[in-house]
Amino acid sequence: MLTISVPATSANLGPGFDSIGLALDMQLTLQVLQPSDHWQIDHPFGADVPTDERNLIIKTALHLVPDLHPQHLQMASKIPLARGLGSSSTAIVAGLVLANELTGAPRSSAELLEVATQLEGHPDNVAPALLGGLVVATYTDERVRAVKLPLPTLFASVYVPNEPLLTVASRQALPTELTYHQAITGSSVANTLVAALATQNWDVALPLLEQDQFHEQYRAKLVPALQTVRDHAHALGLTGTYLSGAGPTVITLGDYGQLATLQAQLGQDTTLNGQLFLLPMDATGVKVQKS
Ligand SMILES: Nc1ncnc2c1ncn2[C@@H]1O[C@H](COP(=O)(O)OP(=O)(O)OP(=O)(O)O)[C@@H](O)[C@H]1O
Ligand SMILES: N[C@@H](CCO)C(=O)O
Repeated sequence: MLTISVPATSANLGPGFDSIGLALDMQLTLQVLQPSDHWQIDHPFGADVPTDERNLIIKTALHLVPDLHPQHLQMASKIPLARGLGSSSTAIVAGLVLANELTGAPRSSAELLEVATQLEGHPDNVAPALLGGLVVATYTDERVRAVKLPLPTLFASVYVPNEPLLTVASRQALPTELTYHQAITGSSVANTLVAALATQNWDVALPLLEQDQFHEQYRAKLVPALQTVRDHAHALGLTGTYLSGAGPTVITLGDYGQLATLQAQLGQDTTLNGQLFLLPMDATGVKVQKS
């Protein structure tokens, strides 16, 4: 039996809008049960997520290999939909790897990353979903350039609000232009953040996660929990809180013990009625198992 597992991802990390992402140890698992005369995917997401060729995983597999033989699939996933933990990217990566494996794996990981990025529009979720760990990537001239940085020795405190926020709705809150001054500040913060992440200089990196100029201030009105979680973290002397992907999930990076203390505080705040997870990073990205 073929089993594919893909990690959740957290994009942007504040200033790295559309270009930085990390993989978290929360998985989507796809099992190929058997060939069939029609496509079918069993999953736990309810009636809003299709179970036939309209399902994003199957649609993506057929995009890569249009004459792929139909299969009966089973998906299990702890990754909540439309919450800023890269659910659509996990589905895209699962679909591409499914099609690739069922046809003898002729495409490299780099080729799959190109297609995944074309489909998603930006590489910040699909790159860590494929490669694991912390990845910085850019998509220009229809080419992806991705660099995997050393795995951070940090954990993620993940607060997932109950209400979904679709990426397309969250992108509508963004401005069409920035001033030259804002662009330069945003770029200098992002460049320094990447240098600090590459050298694991957390004293520099963690405060810079909160210095984004490109998206958070415009999305903050859609996600009141961002400021609430940040205030709790600051009260404990912790920086490193940012909006994960397009939101509404809010992540704080840091030391396990400090984040456990933070989560105890968040759990007592009656305005925060979502879910809390304290997760390690996923180092490897998509995994394929054959048994
Ligand atoms: N496992 C899945 N199977 C099928 N469709 C999925 C799956 N996961 C996500 N989707 C589709 O993707 C949509 C969510 O995509 P969206 O980009 O809005 O959010 P996200 O990927 O969870 O967040 P972000 O990109 O901010 O991290 C879902 O509403 C659903 O249509
Ligand atoms: N960089 C993307 C991630 C979500 O797809 C955004 O923030 O809109």
